[in-house]
Amino acid sequence: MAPPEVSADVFTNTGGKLSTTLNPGYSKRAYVTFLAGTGDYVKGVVGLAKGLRKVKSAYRLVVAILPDVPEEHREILRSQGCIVHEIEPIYPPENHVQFAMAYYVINYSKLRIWNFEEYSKMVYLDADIQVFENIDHLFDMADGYFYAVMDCFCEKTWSHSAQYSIGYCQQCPEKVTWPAEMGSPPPLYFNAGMFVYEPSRLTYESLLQTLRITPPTPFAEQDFLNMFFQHKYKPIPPIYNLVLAMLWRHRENIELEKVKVVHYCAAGSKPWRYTGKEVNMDREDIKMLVAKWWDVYNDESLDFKAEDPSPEGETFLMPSIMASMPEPEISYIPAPSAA
Ligand SMILES: O=c1ccn([C@@H]2O[C@H](COP(=O)(O)OP(=O)(O)O[C@H]3O[C@H](CO)[C@H](O)[C@H](O)[C@H]3O)[C@@H](O)[C@H]2O)c(=O)[nH]1
Ligand SMILES: O[C@H]1[C@H](O)[C@@H](O)[C@H](O)[C@@H](O)[C@H]1O
Ligand SMILES: [Mn+2]
Repeated sequence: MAPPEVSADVFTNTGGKLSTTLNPGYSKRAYVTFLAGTGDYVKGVVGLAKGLRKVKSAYRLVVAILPDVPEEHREILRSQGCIVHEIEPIYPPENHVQFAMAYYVINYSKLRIWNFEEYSKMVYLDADIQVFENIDHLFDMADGYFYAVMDCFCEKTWSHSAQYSIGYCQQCPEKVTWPAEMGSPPPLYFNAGMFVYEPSRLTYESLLQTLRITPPTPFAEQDFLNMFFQHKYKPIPPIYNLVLAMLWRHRENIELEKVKVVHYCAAGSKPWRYTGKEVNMDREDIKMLVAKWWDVYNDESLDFKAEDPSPEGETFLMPSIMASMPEPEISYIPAPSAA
């Protein structure tokens, strides 16, 4: 059985026109990413900005940055046409949880992007993501849901979990079935490196308030968002966020030539740190995807030029250019209520 996916009917045909008519001036759209620290993730953001330009996205890239991002890096981002937006850090309540990666603690700060109310809809992308095909049509999906791609539980980062301990993964729920004595199977779980959401002050306040009474867990804000949006979550196909481990864990679920968005999240796969030495990193598909990232990053013709027509005009009132093009072919089965 293929993993549950949302059906194509979530791609409404209004192209944003409906909400525009009802709500003039409030249909501004943008991509958003997150940047913290003085390290090399800034390269990821530059790569992403260039990637979005290459696929002719109609929308700008906002970068939510923590105060510790040096001015020099902010300048690089502005010179690449990004909108730099400083946010205050958010800390989880005190707790002694061991995060899957120690630095995940800073990712709670991502919750600030719900406060970006000048935008009606945004697509969040991690800095270690690259967009190889235009995905502007994601903005046209029906409002009121949280869209993201289902994660995989098979990598060692999941070793703290009940899923991992019994070898259960929602990507192939029939291989190791969830034992009845463990209760009902866990709800569908998304990877929080890419999602489509609607900024809203109400939601933002509720997120912060809920966080205050929610103990941190190994996947930090990813676990938290999964809990918070459990009933609003709609899975979208893995082509919108290829978590690299899918290539060696669930190859049968992936049509690599159709993948639009690649998430370099597997250990050792960040292109700007890639050595090829870590486990699975010498695979041909990984080498090819890392090389593709570098092609975009090194392509000077993709650098932002001030004289370029800014896509910003498009972010107001206009449906994406994709709205007038044929719908992408998506033939996935509707998600059942549980895995
Ligand atoms: O030093 C850092 C570390 C992280 N980041 C930002 O934080 C994002 C998340 O970090 P990773 O991409 O390294 O994390 P993973 O992809 O392994 O983690 C996944 O789980 C995390 C749990 O906190 C988050 O939910 C994240 O979005 C999700 O993709 C980065 O892309 C980047 O945007 C920085 O800016 N600087
Ligand atoms: O978000 C995390 C992270 O991206 C890890 O690298 C990956 O192994 C996980 O499955 C995931 O949940
Ligand atoms: Mn990531």
